[in-house]
Amino acid sequence: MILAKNPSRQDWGKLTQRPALKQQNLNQLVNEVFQAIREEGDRAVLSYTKIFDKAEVENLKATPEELAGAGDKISEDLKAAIRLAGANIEKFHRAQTPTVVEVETMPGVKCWQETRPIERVGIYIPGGTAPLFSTVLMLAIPAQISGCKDIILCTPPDKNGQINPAILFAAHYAGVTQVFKVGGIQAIGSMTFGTESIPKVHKIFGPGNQYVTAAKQRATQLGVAIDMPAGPSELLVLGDDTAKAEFIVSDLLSQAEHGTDSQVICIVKTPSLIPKIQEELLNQLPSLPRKEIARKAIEHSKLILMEDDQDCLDFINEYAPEHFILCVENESFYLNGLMNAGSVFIGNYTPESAGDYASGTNHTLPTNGFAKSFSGVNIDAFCKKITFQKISEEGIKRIGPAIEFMAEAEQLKAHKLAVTKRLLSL
Ligand SMILES: NC(=O)c1ccc[n+]([C@@H]2O[C@H](COP(=O)([O-])OP(=O)(O)OC[C@H]3O[C@@H](n4cnc5c(N)ncnc54)[C@H](O)[C@@H]3O)[C@@H](O)[C@H]2O)c1
Ligand SMILES: N[C@H](CO)Cc1c[nH]c[nH+]1
Ligand SMILES: [Zn+2]
Repeated sequence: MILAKNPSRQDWGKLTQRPALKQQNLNQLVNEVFQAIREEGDRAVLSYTKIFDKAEVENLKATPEELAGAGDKISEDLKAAIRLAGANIEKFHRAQTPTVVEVETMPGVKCWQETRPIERVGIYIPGGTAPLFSTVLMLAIPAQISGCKDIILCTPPDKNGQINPAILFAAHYAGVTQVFKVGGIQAIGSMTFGTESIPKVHKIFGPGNQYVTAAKQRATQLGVAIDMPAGPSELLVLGDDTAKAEFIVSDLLSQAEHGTDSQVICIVKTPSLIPKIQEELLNQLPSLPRKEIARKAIEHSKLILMEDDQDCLDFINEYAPEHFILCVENESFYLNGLMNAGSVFIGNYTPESAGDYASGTNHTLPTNGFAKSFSGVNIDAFCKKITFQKISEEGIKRIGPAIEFMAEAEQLKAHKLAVTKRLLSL
């Protein structure tokens, strides 16, 4: 990890930078794949799947038998764990169900707002280096609760052209309507344009690597909404001498193992934690199956000594981490001042993995500083709000003159007349 001791504010820019592929090259590739899919549909999808996933896929769509039979291929313990996580995710998201807002803004002028589900949603499930079946729960359960009619799932096939059975089981369990064996840019392109096999959707959800994230951002320019840019995982931990180095390092590694472009930042408030963290990293990293990935991510990650509370808080808000672990005595100072973060984990016994899998909160979260302007996935993301108004005769008499004056002042005569005619009729 890159070590920085009480860095000056001028140096924060470098410390808050994320590792990223060159955006121009990424965008060029996305445009090329998108154009091929728009022109050639499934043929292009299958061809890019061969190039990027090294997989020959016969039928892009998983059959009902594949979905129903997936449960036989995974252990009962895993199925029970998925159901436990699913129940918690359902509880937390169902509690977010929006209520009808109804206000009589003045006598005879009734306004209200109702919620409707987005009818057809696409959910992307990462599967490049690890089959993230937990993401199926995070996206399909809130989609179901919101009442989305079609839930289309895309995930990369393995080298044999198959989808991991835990992803299929979770999809079946969470009520996904159709599953497709396609990943990366080609998955996002397919859901953006629609192909012979894969339906076009109204909104695309889900995390992914930098290719997926760049493709989602392009989709927004082509008329398809997205949840947010949810790219390579990141974590910021803040610890004082009440924090345990062993736990902190296990959390840092949990996000570092996602990908070489993951980034973790550890801010310590006391110098004595620095050697403990460094030692723990040496202890814990070598035994991880994904140590090579985690090591690369750790190389560009940062260990920062910052002793002043206000500096720490300002740095955290500037970085806007996807995940923030807070392990300090004066936790309320940070909780009250926190402005930008995807999801927060408080105290020594709240590992970040809890939110990744089973506490109930959503793990699809904004990265790369987008926590400054985006929320993580929640029920609202699957819904639209429609506003209604009904004005009585009494109401139009009261509100009408104000509308006439405003329309006149904007030099929009037809707007004014729409009111005047009604007032004259009364
Ligand atoms: N922010 C969040 O909420 C969140 C949640 C979970 C996971 N993640 C992140 O999702 C990512 C998952 O990444 P992944 O790679 O394992 O799976 P992925 O499914 O996102 O990407 C795999 C696909 O990328 C494409 N691809 C790979 N190399 C390519 C290349 N050179 N050119 C073109 N396309 C290429 C392939 O089509 C492949 O199917 C990780 O970065 C992880 O940190 C983020
Ligand atoms: N930490 C990821 C979000 O950045 C989510 C995840 C899924 N599985 C394990 N982790
Ligand atoms: Zn994770």
